[in-house]
Amino acid sequence: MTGTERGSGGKSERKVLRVLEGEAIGPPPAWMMRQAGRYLPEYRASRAEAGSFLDLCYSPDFAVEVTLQPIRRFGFDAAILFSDILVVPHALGQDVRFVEGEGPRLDPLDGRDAFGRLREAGDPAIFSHLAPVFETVKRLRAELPGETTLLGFCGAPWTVASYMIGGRGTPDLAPARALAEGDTALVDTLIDRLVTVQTEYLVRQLEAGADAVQIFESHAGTLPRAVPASGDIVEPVGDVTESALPDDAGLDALTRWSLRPIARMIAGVRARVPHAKIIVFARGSGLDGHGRVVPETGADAVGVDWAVDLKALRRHVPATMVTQGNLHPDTLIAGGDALDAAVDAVLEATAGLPHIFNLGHGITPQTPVAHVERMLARLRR
Ligand SMILES: Cc1c2[nH]c(c1CCC(=O)O)Cc1[nH]c(c(CCC(=O)O)c1C)Cc1[nH]c(c(CCC(=O)O)c1C)Cc1[nH]c(c(C)c1CCC(=O)O)C2
Repeated sequence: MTGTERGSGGKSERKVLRVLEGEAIGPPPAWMMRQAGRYLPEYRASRAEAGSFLDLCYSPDFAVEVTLQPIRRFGFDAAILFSDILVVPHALGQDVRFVEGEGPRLDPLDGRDAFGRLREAGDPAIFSHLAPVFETVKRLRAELPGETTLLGFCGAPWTVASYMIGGRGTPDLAPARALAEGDTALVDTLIDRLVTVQTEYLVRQLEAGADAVQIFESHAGTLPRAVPASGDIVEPVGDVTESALPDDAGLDALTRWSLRPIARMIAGVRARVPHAKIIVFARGSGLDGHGRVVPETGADAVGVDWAVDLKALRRHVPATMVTQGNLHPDTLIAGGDALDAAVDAVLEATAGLPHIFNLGHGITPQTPVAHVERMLARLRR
């Protein structure tokens, strides 16, 4: 924390950061996942000018510009670094392409030979490749309004590994799950490498000026989990910082492949940046899975997906737990009274509790800009 971030009372002017420290603020501060994106005409213009999506990510001039676009237009309380979770596999030496209208494509990591061609965790080339990202973070912190929280991010090891193994985001992640069952040791090694590299990646984003970071476990929903019969939130399983082997075989897949690796990253980041604020978004992990994220990973907040009943989750978890989310992106497309009602429902579920307003997944390209304005007007009314 530098002196300029705190007022004389020691309290940050950055509301998202304050909520991450446990304060309930009404109305809650807001940002949107994928807030810099194709629904904005100015983003489409920058994207066309930059050439490819990856050129946009690796050019600090463009990346700073598109990160600032939604802040200028809507005054969101947080800006999220413009980049992608797949720049890490790219830095590890895997070929990554973004195919227009189809999403990301990687050369599938289909066995030990392909794995052997990846860069080792200690290879300095990884972080020279990622240097433009840190430059973008540094410039952003200098250019953003003082009250705007700057968020860095990365993908969770399982989500990134699943793209690396399958080469694309298949709906059920069959390739990743088959490899995890067939050559478990190889997947452990890949996850370990991602834990090491991405811990360093988050530390460097924080050192470059990010106020907090979010870990995206967008594919948590493909991992079977033990659901307690009572429907209660289960207690944490043992010491979450211990390494993945050998007795992990008895753990449910969500714990083994997702929550434990995330816990190791968080412990690793905090060993270097003790007060680092960390949000974990574990999409598709259900009411019980969402309830396990904070106790089992040590995160400061859980990002809630749109499929979870926020009111039920808030009743299940301690009042001190920080939540973020979870307006359905389709409601934002619909607009009108349905949108107002959905905003009110989030406010009602989280009144008096530490919460950050967000969507339950990324905003989609077809969303009218006017609906984002309406959402914020309702929220800030
Ligand atoms: C799974 C995942 C990816 N990337 C990301 C995730 C996790 C979040 C989630 O579940 O959505 C994370 C991400 N991707 C992007 C950001 C930037 C910051 C933000 O505004 O949120 C962040 C945080 C930009 C992006 N990443 C991508 C775009 C669209 C690319 C374009 O401009 O053509 C943006 C703005 C491309 C991308 N990148 C990825 C996919 C599946 C796609 C295709 C989907 C699409 O086209 O909308 C991988």
